[in-house]
Amino acid sequence: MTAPSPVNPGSLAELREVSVEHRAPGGSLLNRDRVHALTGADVTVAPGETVGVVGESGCGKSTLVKVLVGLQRPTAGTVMLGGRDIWRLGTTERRRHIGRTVGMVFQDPSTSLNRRLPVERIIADPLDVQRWRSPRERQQRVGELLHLVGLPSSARDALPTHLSGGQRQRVAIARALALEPALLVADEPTSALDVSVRAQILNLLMDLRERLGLAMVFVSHDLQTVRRVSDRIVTMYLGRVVEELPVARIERGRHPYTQALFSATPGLLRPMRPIPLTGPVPSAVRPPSGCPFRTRCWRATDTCATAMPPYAEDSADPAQRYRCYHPVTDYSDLHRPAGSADGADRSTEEHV
Ligand SMILES: Nc1ncnc2c1ncn2[C@@H]1O[C@H](COP(=O)(O)OP(=O)(O)OP(=O)(O)O)[C@@H](O)[C@H]1O
Repeated sequence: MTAPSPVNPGSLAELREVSVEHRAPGGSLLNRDRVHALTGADVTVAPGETVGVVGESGCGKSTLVKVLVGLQRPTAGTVMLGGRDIWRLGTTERRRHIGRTVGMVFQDPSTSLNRRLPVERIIADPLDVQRWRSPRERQQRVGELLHLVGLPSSARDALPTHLSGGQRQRVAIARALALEPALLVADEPTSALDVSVRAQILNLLMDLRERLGLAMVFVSHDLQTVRRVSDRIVTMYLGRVVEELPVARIERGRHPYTQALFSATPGLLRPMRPIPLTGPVPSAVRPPSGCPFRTRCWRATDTCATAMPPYAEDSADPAQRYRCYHPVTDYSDLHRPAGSADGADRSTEEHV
């Protein structure tokens, strides 16, 4: 029943037992409080697959992706990219290897792009830093990338401030793809954009994924979008990965938190009572012992306080793994009959 920490020689990216702790805000050398931003995370990304990362605000999604792209050094654990343990490489080689393996698109292109540089310089930056081929070939590559993301070649000389939000995000995507990485990590890539252009940027990402055979890690609060784009979904709660499941298993989340999260999105699952969660989200400085979700879980028992549950593989599909002593297996109580009003008017209760 218990699945060991994954070891996948063919994976493109892999976190093994990765933790990130920060000094707590307002903390000092004497105050040793730590924020447990990420704890014991095991995540793998196979070539060509899209992994969606979901969970409520502050659960560690951004920390996880920063670790994946080498922007955050973990406090513990191993980060494998393209088969290499990146924190065992020297600084120069690590930067070179990361740059050629993974590209990152941030949430807000207004802040992620240097507003004083013209588009050409922004896109060429990773090529220049890595001394990719000749200066002439780099120039040509910028032209190819502009075309790839649907920008006119006249955009070369524009400053980011002269572009719309959608155009800026296209520039950010071009920069992320400059060195032809096999993996693109996108942290809420559309949420800072006007609603009218979100679909265009999402479609562009999906199109590029198909054309370039990219693997993707996609972080979003928008579960409908995550469902649409992902092959697999990773659910996080208070710094822990609590479940990962193929998107085809979305109706059969085993972890109670997965169920609560999914049930809070109208139309994501077939008709279902939203599962009300009581109590506040615990502090990431002092997470509960055992399963971090136990203080808000309707299925928790004393066992849940003893230790973090080990991974369990689902008997119906071993690609679904969860960390729960009392997984959901009977859905009859959760799903209300289609057309029934039961549960439809519970909007005043606290939901995820
Ligand atoms: N540099 C830091 N110093 C202290 N605490 C931090 C730091 N960075 C993140 N945290 C804390 O770590 C936890 C995880 O943060 P993270 O940004 O990864 O969450 P998130 O799921 O991406 O949130 P959101 O959806 O709001 O972006 C939070 O409690 C956050 O306050």
